[in-house]
Amino acid sequence: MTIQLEANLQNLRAKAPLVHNITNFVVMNFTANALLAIGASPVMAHAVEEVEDMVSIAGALVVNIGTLSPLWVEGMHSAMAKAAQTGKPIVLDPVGAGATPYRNNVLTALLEAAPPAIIRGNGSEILALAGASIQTKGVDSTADSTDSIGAARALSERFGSVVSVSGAVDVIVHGNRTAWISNGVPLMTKVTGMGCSASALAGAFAAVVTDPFEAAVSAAVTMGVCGELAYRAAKLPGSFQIAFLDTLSDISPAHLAELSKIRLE
Ligand SMILES: Nc1ncnc2c1ncn2[C@@H]1O[C@H](COP(=O)(O)OP(=O)(O)OP(=O)(O)O)[C@@H](O)[C@H]1O
Ligand SMILES: Cc1ncsc1CCO
Ligand SMILES: [Mg+2]
Repeated sequence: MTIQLEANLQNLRAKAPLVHNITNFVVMNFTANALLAIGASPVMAHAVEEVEDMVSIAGALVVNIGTLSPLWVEGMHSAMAKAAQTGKPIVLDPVGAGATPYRNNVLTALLEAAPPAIIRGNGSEILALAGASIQTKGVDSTADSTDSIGAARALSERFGSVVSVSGAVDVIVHGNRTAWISNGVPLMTKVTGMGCSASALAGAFAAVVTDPFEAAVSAAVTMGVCGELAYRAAKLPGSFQIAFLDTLSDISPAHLAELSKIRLE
């Protein structure tokens, strides 16, 4: 099995898929900019009155529960049901899973109603989602991605989803396939919305790549390689955030493939 990183990024840029995001107030702007920079076309829409129509014209749906409230949850359910019905890939970012019972309950209902193609979260979010009794510290991880592999496998088996766990090493599992991606820099944890962007990029790749495992790996590598290149130019969070967007738009497909550090099993 190989991952066609070069072709996948070329394909993404050629098709510029519309990615429908229902995401949180904190990261909306950064996520839209990250999607534009890589070559996708973002739209943020959460009203229950329009999500079905929006997802119908999109290539993928990204649902992120970062700042949820009941009306938004209604929109998430409608959008996910329509995506499932029309065969659009869904990416779910379980932001803050394990922090409060409300988040856990909403996530359980969403997962059961419409299983996502890709679930992308940090270590403690994935542990919590799989039912471990773990207290997530707000939206930040309290667990290593590599300690969450068992939880990721259990979730993948239960919902049939690719599970992508971010951290110093990103671990991506689907059935008996596993990818370890060791790109990225620690400064990425000091800019809010890096994980949310990782999920949004997974949506952009899933819109143009048939295999969701391949899409999730391509997104994680893109995040990590662009993080490393941005860090060459900027070593503090504010300037790094901007350098990261610049790098997403500047990275060539060949350079992405060349700098990738993937181990596949
Ligand atoms: N210690 C690290 N070293 C290198 N890269 C890292 C490290 N920690 C996280 N990353 C990278 O940072 C990105 C975001 O991952 P992270 O686990 O911080 O997401 P998150 O907690 O969901 O973020 P947020 O909720 O703030 O958006 C991923 O691309 C991941 O590979
Ligand atoms: C800080 C924060 N709080 C809710 S969502 C969010 C963005 C990172 O996930
Ligand atoms: Mg997150």
